[in-house]
Amino acid sequence: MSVNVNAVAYLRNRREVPWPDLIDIARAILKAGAHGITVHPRPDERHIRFSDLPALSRLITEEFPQAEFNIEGYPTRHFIDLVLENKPHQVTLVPDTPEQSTSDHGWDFAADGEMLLPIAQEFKAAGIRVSYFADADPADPALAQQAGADRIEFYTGPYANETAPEAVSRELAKLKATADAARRLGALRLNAGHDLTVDNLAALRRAIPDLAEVSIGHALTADALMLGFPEAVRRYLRVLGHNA
Ligand SMILES: CC(=O)[C@@H](O)[C@H](O)COP(=O)(O)O
Ligand SMILES: NCC(=O)COP(=O)(O)O
Repeated sequence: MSVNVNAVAYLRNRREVPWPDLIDIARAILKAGAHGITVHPRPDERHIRFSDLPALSRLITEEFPQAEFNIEGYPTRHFIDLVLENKPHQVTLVPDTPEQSTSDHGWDFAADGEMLLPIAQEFKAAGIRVSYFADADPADPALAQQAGADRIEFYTGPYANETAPEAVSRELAKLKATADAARRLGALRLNAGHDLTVDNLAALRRAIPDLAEVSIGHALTADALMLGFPEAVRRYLRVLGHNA
């Protein structure tokens, strides 16, 4: 599990003060057993600032060498250069426009695959794994792989935001069918994220037991306001079957 610390940066940025300290919180998250840290810097720096990236990268390299650093975002030239400078283990490319309030869809690989392929090649040449944000569509894994994907990250918002049992089952079935299509390709691995909570995570894990990674930010941060980050992290880890 990779914890997204965007919401912590959002709280910090309310004032011109350096707290909550992003690095102290990321350290507490990793000490509690999370497997990595995710950030999604947006062009207006409304939460993660570009200047946060070197310190996060250093924290992981120097204090948590087993942990993963994952940077998400739309691949403008500026974003690509930021990622190359900060050398995360994984980059997750997301088709968000600059003014979008949050991510709400995966790539249209048929339309964007040609544009994405050389970008993926540039990251891979630098030793950075490439994941693409993807909708639940069984046609997508093959197209993503042609566009250079090592992984896809399922956009789980449509699943997470349903409450009626039939609608939840329908969205899970779409994710499962897409995971089945990805598995048939062999090398492509599966991540998932967006609006995952301690309540909706278990059914997702049962539907796709071989998920390589989930990235969770908003709900885990909300839980941490009540519980503190270490206990919130451990709760999510336990749902994922880890001893925490
Ligand atoms: C790709 C994805 O689902 C997350 O990165 C999410 O978009 C976080 O971004 P915000 O924290 O800006 O909502
Ligand atoms: N990739 C998804 C992510 O990093 C966190 O999304 P959310 O839990 O903040 O919705």
